[in-house]
Amino acid sequence: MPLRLDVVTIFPDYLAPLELSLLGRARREGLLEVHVHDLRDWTHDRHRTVDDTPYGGGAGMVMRPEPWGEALDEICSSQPGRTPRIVVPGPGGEVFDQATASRLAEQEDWLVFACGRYEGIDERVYEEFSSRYPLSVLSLGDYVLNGGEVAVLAMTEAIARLLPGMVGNEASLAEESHTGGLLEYPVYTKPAGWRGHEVPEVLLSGHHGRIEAWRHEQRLARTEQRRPDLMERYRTISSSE
Ligand SMILES: COC(=O)c1ccnc(N)c1
Repeated sequence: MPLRLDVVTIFPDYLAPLELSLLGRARREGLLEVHVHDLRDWTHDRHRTVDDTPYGGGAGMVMRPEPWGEALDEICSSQPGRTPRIVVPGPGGEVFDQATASRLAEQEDWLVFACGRYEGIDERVYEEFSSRYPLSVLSLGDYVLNGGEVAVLAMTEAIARLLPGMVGNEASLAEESHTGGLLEYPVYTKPAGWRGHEVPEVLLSGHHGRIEAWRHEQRLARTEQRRPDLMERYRTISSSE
């Protein structure tokens, strides 16, 4: 069964890149299906209003609960016998990392992304739908965007590329950054010499054991240098295995 993604947003055009390249091929090959919905289709006033001023005062606007309620009611019940996980991208969520992408790719076959804008979505939408469906608030990292759409593009790519049949050479997934908790090793291609920079001799040796050992060393060194936090976790996991 293909992974189904529904995305609810007030900027449907933002999700146009989901039609392109890797994801476009995945859709054509039936590995993935993406349905983008305009939240304003669930408004009923002339101005198709989706936001209003915050109770308690403060700057900015809050997304009204009613359009979200109607949209998620309709979308989340649109596949008889199936239950989606609702994903709300937001800076206040659990961190979305490679482990999250792997888990969602393995365990979920239907994700409904709710893209917030403005100062956020009325909290009662989370209360209502987390009582009826699995619901995750997921963050790309500790920074604020203007809306969840960019996060949906990133999460969709990170998840979809892990689906069986998506990436031509699935072995390459095993040696990427964050697979196994380490950053990726440096890569080189022809020419062997370029502007006085030479490809490391070991890679020209054809000795696969030495090449593999060198690559692992490079992953350790690069992780230590750029992400000591990951190195700490890697050591802990390695020592417990
Ligand atoms: C409105 O959404 C965000 O600002 C957002 C979403 C996901 N990750 C973040 N770090 C921010």
